[in-house]
Amino acid sequence: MEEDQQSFLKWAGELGVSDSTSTDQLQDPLSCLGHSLCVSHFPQAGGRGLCAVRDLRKGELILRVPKSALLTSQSVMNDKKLSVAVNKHPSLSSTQILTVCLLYEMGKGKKSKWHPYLIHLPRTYDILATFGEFEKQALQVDDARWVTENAVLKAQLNWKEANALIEDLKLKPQFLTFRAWLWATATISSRTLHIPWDEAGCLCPVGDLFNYAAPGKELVGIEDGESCLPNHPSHVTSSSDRGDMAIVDVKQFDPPFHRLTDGGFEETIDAYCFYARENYRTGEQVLLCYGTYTNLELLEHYGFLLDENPNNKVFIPLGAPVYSSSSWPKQSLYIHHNGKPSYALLSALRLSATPQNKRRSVGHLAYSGSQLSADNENFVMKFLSKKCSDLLKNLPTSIEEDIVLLSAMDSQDLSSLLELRKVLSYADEICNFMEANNLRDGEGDTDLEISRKTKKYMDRWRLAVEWRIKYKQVLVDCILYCTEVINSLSKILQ
Ligand SMILES: C[S@@+](CC[C@H](N)C(=O)[O-])C[C@H]1O[C@@H](n2cnc3c(N)ncnc32)[C@H](O)[C@@H]1O
Repeated sequence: MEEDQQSFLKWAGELGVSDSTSTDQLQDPLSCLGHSLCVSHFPQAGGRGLCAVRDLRKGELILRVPKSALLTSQSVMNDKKLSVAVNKHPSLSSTQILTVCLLYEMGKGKKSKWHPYLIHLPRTYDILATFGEFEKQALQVDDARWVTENAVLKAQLNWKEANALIEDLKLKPQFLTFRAWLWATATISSRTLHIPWDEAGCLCPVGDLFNYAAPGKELVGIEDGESCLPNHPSHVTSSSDRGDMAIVDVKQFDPPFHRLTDGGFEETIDAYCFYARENYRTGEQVLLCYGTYTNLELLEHYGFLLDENPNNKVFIPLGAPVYSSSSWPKQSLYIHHNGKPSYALLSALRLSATPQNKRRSVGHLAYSGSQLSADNENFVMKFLSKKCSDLLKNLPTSIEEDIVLLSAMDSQDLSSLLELRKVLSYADEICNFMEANNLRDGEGDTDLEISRKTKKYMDRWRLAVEWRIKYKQVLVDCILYCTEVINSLSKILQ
């Protein structure tokens, strides 16, 4: 184990962090872990993470982090200089304050109580707010570009607003830059856990080493509207406004017999407690569910996406007549990860394909999820299939091309990327990448070395390409779904 990590785990143990199952179990003075968990590396599933050192049972307590170990705005505020300065800026949001607190704590270096924790934080992040113009364009889809642009603008605005406080604190020059602000923003977005007393959440040493697993079947259907009425908000808090590791609306979903959350702050013992969300065998990665996220939301808040994401959704532009044909909210009209239209989307399309003067009489059927007629269903499927194929046609590259591009990126060999420039559809994208990285064009590029900065750039580019592949795959699957329905209807319509 690397020396730094060892001293981090020892430090955490001294603060009372523990993975032992009961309070009277003897703790190793050299590490807070070892009874249930250890730090390990999972290259295909989040990198550094936590691994079971024994078989764990679902629901078992596996980690406790006492309140005094949590880095929160409140816990750093006993620094007089910080608290006086923060109090002079009451208009800042709790997240802006926590971001400043994190930079301030970083500025203290070894004098910070959390120094052993802070030096373990990632140095760079890939959340959407860190995307430049090139990566934004590489997403190809307007909605995703818009979300990216918004994330960047929001980060810039938050920084500008917090600048007066940052200046009051006289932070060292390296903490005054927008780059530093973005780093702190990304740390908070991707690592904070929900706490009841501060909307910004907390940074939780060791507890923030759990990588993510999407919620399983327990939530599927609830969000889809199958149990919701139009205009009734879904019960699930998708945490999409802020990316803390908070999960679902605990009040709704954590009745004593049905624990859907696998972590939470427990007032009775004044500690953050984590429970195994399923049975784990020794050596398996132990995962935490941070919430219900689409791939775009995962990218926005955490800087990664899932290959298999049961909560992925694709929103497509449907046109005003569809949006106004029913009372379904726009955010319920989407295509599922497997290509199936959402319950609300089907219902809205069925209504919009019904003459206006007949909608009232068939409304109850449409809202309850029934087909209205074979002709209506046929029309709806053709309409949806055409929307999807038009969208695919208008994107600059096909899935097949994206997959070739991805494998050229994986080879980490610039010469294979340069080769792809000869294929027309890639030419612009690859030239823009070269330009953005000041990579010179020319013969003999086979020896081009990839610098760390270029590699980082390529990581984000890869994320954008992976995202658009998943997006396109959903559209392709939706066309397949529509075709199947059309084929089965054709027998009835003959
Ligand atoms: C709370 S941290 C988890 C620990 C983190 N791996 C570390 O080394 O500090 C959340 C970050 O881990 C990564 N991550 C978590 N789950 C992941 C997953 N299933 N696949 C890929 N990356 C994941 C993402 O970078 C995310 O922003």
